[in-house]
Amino acid sequence: MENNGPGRRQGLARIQMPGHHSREVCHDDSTPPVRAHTIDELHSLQKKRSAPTTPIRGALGVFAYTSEEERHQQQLQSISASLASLTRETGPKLVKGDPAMKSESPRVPTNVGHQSYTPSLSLSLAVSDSSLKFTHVLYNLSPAELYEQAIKYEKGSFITCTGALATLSGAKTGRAPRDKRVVKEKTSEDELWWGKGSPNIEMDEQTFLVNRERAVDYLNSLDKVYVNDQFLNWDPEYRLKVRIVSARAYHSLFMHNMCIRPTPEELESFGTPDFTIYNAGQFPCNRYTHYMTSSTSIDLNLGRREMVILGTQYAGEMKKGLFSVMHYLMPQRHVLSLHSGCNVGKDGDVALFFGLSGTGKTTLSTDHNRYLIGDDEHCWSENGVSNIEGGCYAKCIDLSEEKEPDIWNAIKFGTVVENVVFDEHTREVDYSDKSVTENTRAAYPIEYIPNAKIPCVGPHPKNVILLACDAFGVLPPVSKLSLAQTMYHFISGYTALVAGTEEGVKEPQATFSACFGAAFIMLHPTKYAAMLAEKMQDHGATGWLVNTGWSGGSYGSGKRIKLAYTRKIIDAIHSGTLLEATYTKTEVFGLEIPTEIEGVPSEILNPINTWSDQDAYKDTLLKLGGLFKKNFEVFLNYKIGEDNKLTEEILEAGPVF
Ligand SMILES: Nc1ncnc2c1ncn2[C@@H]1O[C@H](COP(=O)(O)OP(=O)(O)OP(=O)(O)O)[C@@H](O)[C@H]1O
Ligand SMILES: O=C([O-])CC(=O)C(=O)O
Ligand SMILES: [Ca+2]
Ligand SMILES: [Mn+2]
Repeated sequence: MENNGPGRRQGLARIQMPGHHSREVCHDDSTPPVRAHTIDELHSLQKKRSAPTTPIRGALGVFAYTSEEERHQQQLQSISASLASLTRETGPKLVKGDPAMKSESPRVPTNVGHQSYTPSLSLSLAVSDSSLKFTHVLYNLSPAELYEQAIKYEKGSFITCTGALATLSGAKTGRAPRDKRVVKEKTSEDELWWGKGSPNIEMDEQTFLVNRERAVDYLNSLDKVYVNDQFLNWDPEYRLKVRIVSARAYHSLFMHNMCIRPTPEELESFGTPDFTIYNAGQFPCNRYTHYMTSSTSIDLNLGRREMVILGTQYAGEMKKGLFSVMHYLMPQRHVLSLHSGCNVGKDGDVALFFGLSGTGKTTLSTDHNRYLIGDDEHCWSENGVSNIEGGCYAKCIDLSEEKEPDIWNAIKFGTVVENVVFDEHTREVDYSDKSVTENTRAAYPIEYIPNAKIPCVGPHPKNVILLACDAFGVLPPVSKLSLAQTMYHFISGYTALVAGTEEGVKEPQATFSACFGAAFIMLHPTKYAAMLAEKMQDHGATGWLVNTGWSGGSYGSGKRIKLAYTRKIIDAIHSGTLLEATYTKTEVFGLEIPTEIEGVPSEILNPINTWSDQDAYKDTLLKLGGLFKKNFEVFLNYKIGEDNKLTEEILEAGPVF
């Protein structure tokens, strides 16, 4: 009569035979019934509430709960204030959580606007439709939650076979420097670099407010917005609190990866951000607005500590927008901000890798034999170096496991891959496919690189490596630089821009970009150069110029230098053996080039040997020298630092012919 067999598991109440203990008869392996009365209840069991991010203080749990609620309220109040419409002088009414999951998280909508909300309509004539609705805030969601959001709501979101989130950035697949505007306002205008050569195209305060209102109204009109509260700069002394308000899970996950992720405790005491981004990238700017030349506008207001993005969904705008902010704020505190990668050897020798987009900062700073401090944005202060970011943004075009294993392996769950093409069934990414863009990218948290140095800080640099991707094929694969030469090349910021990262550039083309990042600097280039010279001098750093571009001829006839050779060159710099090598001097640029490097064919070290047509080489060399000279003309009247002697030396450190 007893049924203790496998078919009898749950549901029916067990019949107890009087005076009979079932366990004496047979072992009972049935599991206890599910603690739910309905399917909904069952599903509600699936997700357990996160541990409160507010540490419980004292013994009274009740008070702890209240303070958690209070904290949520404060958070929403702060976000509402961030999103306040300037014309209506109110912030939106906000609710936490996903509007699609209302039943799951029974958090009561709370009015958190500046003014207290009265449900009675008759009270207020000023009420508009927008003040009647609630906007849901998805605050610092986890990658898993952001994946679900992206896949559910954002067309073009897919999971690749390695677990990364593939997304599309829309019509723009690179930054739009021509659409960047900087507000001319009293707190910063005297210090900023304006005019010819400067990336800072001015905008007035009023126009900024028009665009800000446009972005804020757009964001407030949505059912939900994503809010990230995060940090910049791993050096706690110079840390910045940033808030990013955006409309896409893609943007939120990108910034989650790229900025420094706060711990729950840090988030609890986050308070008011130092800088806020309003990313309404899906929504265009109004072309009738003064100063607008397209439907894209990226507007920086240093006085208000705000940035507005309209008309571009390319996520790199946020990352580089914040970098511009650092280029303003850090020098004020005597800290040098750098568009460079950075790694450190086992013996603590730090190297900086400067270079324009696509020259190899990420590729070469990600080195299996060294600890990665960061791949793109750093600060150099009296404390040493620190990474500004919490993640890396690697180019993926032609990515291979063999050549770049660490980057390859970082493309896994949590990583955002932008604009890549994949097999519709296997979801395997084809990294050689340029159908969407050449500028395909992966954004991953820095700890996805196994030998990342966390916290991402290090001592003062020993080597300063300037990377140039020379499409002319006349710069040597490596040269040792004097301090004056280092400054000359730093101010010149030469490369042959590799296609893609900036809108509209499809072929390599010679470019000069001061400080290897003119698009991001805010002050005159000589200010940064003077700081770099002083720091290199103080700490005895050696400068190097490494050509990661062409050899054996220009773009079209020559070939790009093998990554394996460049890596050997970099190894020799790190180890110190290159410092000891024998050198000869080149014509025109007067560069010191080594005669031998282990693992690199000696004949490629002097580019003259690699060209079959010697006349063509000479012509090309002179042509490039001419371009350098012409570019440097605008700097001839500037003094670099306090040191007249150094200024003169720098002016003489360019090509001579
Ligand atoms: N000899 C070489 N040295 C360095 N990189 C090379 C070399 N040959 C080819 N490459 C390729 O060039 C690209 C360098 O891109 P990388 O992501 O390192 O640029 P980046 O300097 O970090 O630019 P960005 O600031 O835009 O991120 C990679 O795709 C890399 O595989
Ligand atoms: O900003 C971007 O889009 C990519 C990048 O790192 C650069 O261009 O320097
Ligand atoms: Ca990079
Ligand atoms: Mn960069």
